[in-house]
Amino acid sequence: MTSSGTAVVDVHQLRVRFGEVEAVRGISFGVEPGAATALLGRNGAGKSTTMRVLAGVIPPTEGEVRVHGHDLRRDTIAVKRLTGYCPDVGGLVPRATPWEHLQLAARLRRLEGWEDRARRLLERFDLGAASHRVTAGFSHGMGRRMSVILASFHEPEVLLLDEPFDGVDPLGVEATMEVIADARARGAAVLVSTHLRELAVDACQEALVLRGGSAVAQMPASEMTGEAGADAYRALLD
Ligand SMILES: Nc1ncnc2c1ncn2[C@@H]1O[C@H](COP(=O)(O)OP(=O)(O)OP(=O)(O)O)[C@@H](O)[C@H]1O
Repeated sequence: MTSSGTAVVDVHQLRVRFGEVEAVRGISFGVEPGAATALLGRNGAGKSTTMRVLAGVIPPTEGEVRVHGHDLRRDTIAVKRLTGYCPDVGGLVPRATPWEHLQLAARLRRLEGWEDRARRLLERFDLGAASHRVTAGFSHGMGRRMSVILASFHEPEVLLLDEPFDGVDPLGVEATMEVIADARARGAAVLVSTHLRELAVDACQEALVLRGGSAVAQMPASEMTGEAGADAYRALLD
């Protein structure tokens, strides 16, 4: 998982400071085409901050981030074009419907013939009947599902899903797993931040465990399965 030169996402010695707080303390990793990496760790470990940097929402304080060879600092717009991001909170316009969100995304990204794909995604995530309801009235899980749809709608080269399973029912989990599998099948790089170790293992083949802003382990996700995996994970967090 360390960068090999072929990685779609290539992070080298990333540091992020918010005043006195050092949220990310020099982490390095790469995600190859068709690969999915789980970002794991306790509250405050630095997962969302890492995701926000990759999404171009906040700048790195130090270090280098490359996406398909583009330097994130210099080519933020190019990187954003290649990326789909489901933030851990927010991201939806309360007074807009799912269909209006997708319409706007299609316009901004200049997508042609997007309507069938939009309908299929809404059905897959069981939001077909809610396509024309404003998102202000959505449950937490419905909002999460809509955010995953928006992140994956334009079939990005890099799919960033921050807590996509949080409060989502089994059907939504299954649909999200399909979106991750589809992205991998077309050669995208996927990063999934989650507290849910078992789902991380199902979704990803690599895991990066963060603690206090540092990477404490990088390993095949399969090493985190079952009771032995749970024990190994707990040991990394203690
Ligand atoms: N905008 C900010 N200003 C100040 N401190 C911040 C800011 N964003 C994050 N932090 C701090 O950075 C650290 C890492 O936060 P981050 O949200 O990245 O963790 P996380 O692993 O995603 O946690 P969680 O699992 O709770 O979502 C925390 O100490 C947090 O308080």
